[in-house]
Amino acid sequence: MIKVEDLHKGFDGEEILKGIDFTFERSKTNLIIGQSGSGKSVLLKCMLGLFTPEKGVIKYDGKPYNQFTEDERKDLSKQIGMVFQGGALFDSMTVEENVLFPLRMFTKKKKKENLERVREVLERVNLDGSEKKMPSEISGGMQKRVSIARAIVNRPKYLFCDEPNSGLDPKTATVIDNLIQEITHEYDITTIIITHDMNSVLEIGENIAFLKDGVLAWKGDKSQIFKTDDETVTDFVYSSNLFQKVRKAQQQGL
Ligand SMILES: Nc1ncnc2c1ncn2[C@@H]1O[C@H](COP(=O)(O)OP(=O)(O)OP(=O)(O)O)[C@@H](O)[C@H]1O
Repeated sequence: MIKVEDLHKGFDGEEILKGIDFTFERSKTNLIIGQSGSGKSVLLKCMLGLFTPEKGVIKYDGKPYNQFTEDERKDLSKQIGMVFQGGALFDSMTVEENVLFPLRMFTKKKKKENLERVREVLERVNLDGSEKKMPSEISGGMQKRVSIARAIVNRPKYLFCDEPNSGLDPKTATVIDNLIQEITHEYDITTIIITHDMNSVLEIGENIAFLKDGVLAWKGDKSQIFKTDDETVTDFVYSSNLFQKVRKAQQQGL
């Protein structure tokens, strides 16, 4: 669980995050949504320890980050898995080498043991048989799977995903969403996902933080977000034509 309390972060005198309070729950897919520029990435980077907030506290399983020792901060970074927007695979490495990379960086285990773990996670994301392929030889959806396998290979407690669906067709995007959700439950991970995709909200929105202009404007889950009359939320949720039509049809009882 990651708890953010009264978090403030700004740049050059301009306040970007204006006192965020939110609990990212364990074993849940926690989504951060909101328009461009609302502060989603800044919030994520504060949680990753990349930005230092001016005010407020971030607690990892109850312990405030500002009380962590240098060694505890290093340990925390080992407990974090990251799925980047474009997948961010190393082009010149095979699938296997990509997934092996964090193990070689962070563990002192023997290569044979590490390779066994790589095989295990590749199997979990249904990529067995693709070990020796290069990223350029596999589809976008498969690349995202590699990226997920690499993020979980060190058994992280926290998984951060920055728009894991970008660039995928809707069907593949849903498969990737479901995979992230299954892994979150299976391994009891606190998963935090930035997304612009309302399908993802519908599919895996177990705990949602909606940011507007650096403020937590709404929180809830997928069953609540499509029922709320809060105009700030509906303006955002129904900003796409498709969702406007669904809303109209619902209101007309179609
Ligand atoms: N390192 C930085 N220095 C100065 N300003 C920054 C920095 N990082 C972000 N900002 C500003 O903070 C604001 C929020 O940016 P942020 O990237 O968090 O938005 P976002 O909600 O993630 O948007 P998007 O959906 O487009 O990625 C923007 O005005 C941005 O210019």
